[in-house]
Amino acid sequence: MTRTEYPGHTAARSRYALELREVVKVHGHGDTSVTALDRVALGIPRGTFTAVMGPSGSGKSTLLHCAAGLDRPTSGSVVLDGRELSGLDETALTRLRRDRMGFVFQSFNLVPTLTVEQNVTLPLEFAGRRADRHTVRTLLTRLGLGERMDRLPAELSGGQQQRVAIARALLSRPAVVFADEPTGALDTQAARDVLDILREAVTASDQTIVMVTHDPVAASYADTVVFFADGRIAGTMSRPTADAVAARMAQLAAVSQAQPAGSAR
Ligand SMILES: Nc1ncnc2c1ncn2[C@@H]1O[C@H](COP(=O)(O)OP(=O)(O)OP(=O)(O)O)[C@@H](O)[C@H]1O
Repeated sequence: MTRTEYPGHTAARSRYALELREVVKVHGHGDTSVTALDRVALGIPRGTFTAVMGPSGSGKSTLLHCAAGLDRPTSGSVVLDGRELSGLDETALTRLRRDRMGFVFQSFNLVPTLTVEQNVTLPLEFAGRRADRHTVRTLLTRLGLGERMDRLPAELSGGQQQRVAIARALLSRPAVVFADEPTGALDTQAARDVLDILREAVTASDQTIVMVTHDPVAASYADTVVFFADGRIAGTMSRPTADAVAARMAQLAAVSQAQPAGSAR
C-alpha cells in the first residue's frame, strides 16, 4: 500500500512532521473486536494544514489518538517529528507530547482559576521553562487578546477562550498541532475567526496542523482534506471548497449507511 501524500511533496522523510506507516488499530478482542484503523499510511508535510473528515465511526478520533501517542497502534508505526512513538515509554511520550505537540479541543480545556496569560504559559511551566513575556504578549496580541491577558476564562466569550487555547498550543512552536473539532462549540463568526487564526499559523508561521472536523466550511480552510471511511483513507482533496467537501461527505455517508459504522470487521 502506498502512503497517501500530497501533490508537490516528495517522499523525503524530513518533509513530514507526522507519518503513519501501515497503522492498524483494533479495539477489543475476539468476536466483538473493531478494526478502527486498517493499514493507514499517511504523510503530513511540515507547514501544512490538514483536515480529517469522515462519517461517525470511521476512525478519526482513533487516528488522532494514535498519532499523538495517546493510544498505541496494534501494528504499524507512527513517526512524529522524526521520532518513532512505539519506541518510547510513557514518560518519554508524555515529554514529547508536552514539548513537540499542541492540542486544541472543542471544549477549550482552560484552567478556570488561571488568567489568560497563566493558561497560555502553563505547558512551558510544566516543562520547567520560563515563557518570555514579550513572546506571549506578541502572540496574544496577534490573536486579538492583548488586552485580556489578566482575565479569567469565565470573563471571555467562547471564541476568545478557544483563541487562548490556540495560543497555548502554539507558544512552544510544536511540530504538530492536533485540533479536535475546534469550532464545534462556536457560533459562525467566532468559528471563522478561529479558522482564520489556524490558517495564519500555517501560512505565516509555518506550523503544521491536523484538524478533525465534521464541518465542510472548517475543512475548506485546510490545504488538504483526508477522508476516512471504515477505518481506511477513502481519498484526499487539495484546495478544498466547502461545497466540494460536503458533496464528498454525502457520498461517504451514503456508503456508510449501507454498511453501518462500528460493525465488527
Ligand atoms: N475504546 C474503544 N473500544 C471499542 N471500540 C472502539 C473504541 N474506540 C472506538 N471504537 C470503535 O472504533 C471505530 C472508530 O471509532 P472512532 O471514535 O475513531 O471514530 P470517529 O470517526 O472519530 O467517530 P465520531 O465522528 O463519531 O467521533 C468505531 O466503530 C468505534 O465504535
